[in-house]
Amino acid sequence: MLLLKRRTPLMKKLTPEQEAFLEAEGKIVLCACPGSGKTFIVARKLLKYVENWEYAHRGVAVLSFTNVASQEIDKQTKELMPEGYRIEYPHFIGTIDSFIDSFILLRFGYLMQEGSRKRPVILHENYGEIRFYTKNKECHARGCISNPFEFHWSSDGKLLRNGKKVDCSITTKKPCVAFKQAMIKKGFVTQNEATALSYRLLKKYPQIVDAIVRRFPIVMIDEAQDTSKEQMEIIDLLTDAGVKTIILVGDPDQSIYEWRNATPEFFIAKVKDDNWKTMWLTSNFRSSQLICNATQVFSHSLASRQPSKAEGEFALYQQKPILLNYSNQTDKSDIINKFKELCQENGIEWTPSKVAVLTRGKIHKGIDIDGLWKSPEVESLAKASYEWYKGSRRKAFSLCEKVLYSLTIGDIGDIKHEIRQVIENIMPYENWRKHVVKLLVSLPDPNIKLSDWVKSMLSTITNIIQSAEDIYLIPAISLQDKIKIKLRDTKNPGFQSIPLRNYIEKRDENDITLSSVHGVKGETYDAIMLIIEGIKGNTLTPTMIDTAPLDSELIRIAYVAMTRPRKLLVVALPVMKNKKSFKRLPLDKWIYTQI
Ligand SMILES: Nc1ncnc2c1ncn2[C@@H]1O[C@H](COP(=O)(O)OP(=O)(O)OP(=O)(O)O)[C@@H](O)[C@H]1O
Repeated sequence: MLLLKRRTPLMKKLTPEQEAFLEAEGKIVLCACPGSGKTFIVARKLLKYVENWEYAHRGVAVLSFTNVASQEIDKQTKELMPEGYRIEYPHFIGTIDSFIDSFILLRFGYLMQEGSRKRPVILHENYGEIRFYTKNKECHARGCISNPFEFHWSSDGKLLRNGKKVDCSITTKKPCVAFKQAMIKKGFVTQNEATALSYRLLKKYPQIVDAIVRRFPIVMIDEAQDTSKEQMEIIDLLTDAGVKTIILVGDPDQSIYEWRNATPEFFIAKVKDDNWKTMWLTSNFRSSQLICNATQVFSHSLASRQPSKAEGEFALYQQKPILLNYSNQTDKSDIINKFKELCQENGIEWTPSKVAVLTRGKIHKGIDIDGLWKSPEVESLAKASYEWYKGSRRKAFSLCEKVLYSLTIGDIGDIKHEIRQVIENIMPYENWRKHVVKLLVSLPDPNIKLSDWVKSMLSTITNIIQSAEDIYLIPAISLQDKIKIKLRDTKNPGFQSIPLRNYIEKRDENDITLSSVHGVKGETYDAIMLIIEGIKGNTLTPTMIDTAPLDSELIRIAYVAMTRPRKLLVVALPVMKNKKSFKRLPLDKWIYTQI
């Protein structure tokens, strides 16, 4: 018997709901409110299985939607175990995409190709490896040939472009269909169709489903509110094939990734399905009871239930949430200064880890330029500049490496996995590395205006490639065409004068955290201010806050923001002539104030 008992002092006392979940087996949906410790309880359940595990080659799979989320599960399980232990084979902790890629597509994808037993290559980004040649005018006019990465197969075998039917007037033998069929025959698949193709493999070869169910009799899926249709179809196949226990853990009120095809409807369907057992976690270990009481009205799933019960360190904290009305002359910095005062009154430190100011969209304005980057290379270099000066130097290195590769080597292939291998066939990796580092250290400063950055980038990369003796620009490539951005934008004529940094930065942590709501999903702060910026449009506005349906994504975005703080929640709203009070922000739960 392993582990847990040796660490008893670190153990938290479980709530009865958490205890019940630890014992539950079968088809389970766990609806967990914000701050209820979803990751913690998934980690606990995993350890409970591992402690008593008897099979050498069968395991538990714990899947999440993002790398960050699965790393968090890994981290929390490690914390519960004695030093040096970690969860390894036969178990699997990873993203749902990597699970599908590793156990279905990469292993059995050769069955889609005619007569070949080659493992498919999954392309993650298009650096020009996929080229779609066609003489058809309509394909050019519709921009299809310049965006071949947008085409993907659906689970019912249709070809889609960005999730929608390809509805051009070429009726027979669509060139895009022929092109994608040829890609499959050659074994090239893009990540956005990997799930659909895997589903089709499972449908055609039920033996694969049986093998997976045997290999992983227990499957737990965290953040399951973000499951796409195709992912749920795969989960259903595993369930029907008799997986012993399958657990979906999520909060349908926190599904905010519709643009990535994630909608909570598939999770909610399971909550309503009598064949599944629904369980709840309703204790909130993050926020005060006053915050839980005020935010319950924004939760669709808690609508007919009690507010979640605050049980954490700040459960009894006595600051009511604040509605801060600001007039349209008020500068954003004044709103933030007012928030600073409120934080001071509450003794909250004004630091990036304690305080966050959130907006619905990007943190910088005027940067929504359609088709800004004319090539993936220039976009990657822009990101690399930002990462090099402000973020992760490792990310910057990897971005520069991909760009240099695509400009000087550029073979079709899965860059992400094979880059080093290909380079070593051409030159010692050390020599290659020197070129990448030279590019890195000469990246232009992201604080300069966009047009200057592009000019400087073009001359930098031209110099680097020209002065190198062992790498050459691929003859068909023109650097002027690659290091290029849009020239005009009627809606934002001055867009080229905005600093490059503003186009890349999703989050600023200079003083406090400034971020979009998406950027703080899963995080906790002492104080949060959500700024509602407009009064019109299909975005978060004072009217929307009060009237948008609870199951709309806008309300879910507001809910995610409002459930981040431990102690102080402020919602800043622009003053509206005809709207003085809000039914979802009632006076008994909110303090109204103005600047
Ligand atoms: N029984 C318990 N006793 C004390 N603390 C607990 C208990 N269960 C969970 N926690 C703690 O509560 C906190 C919950 O925060 P966490 O961010 O993990 O919640 P979450 O469910 O992922 O929230 P959200 O979905 O809102 O991001 C964690 O620090 C976790 O360790």
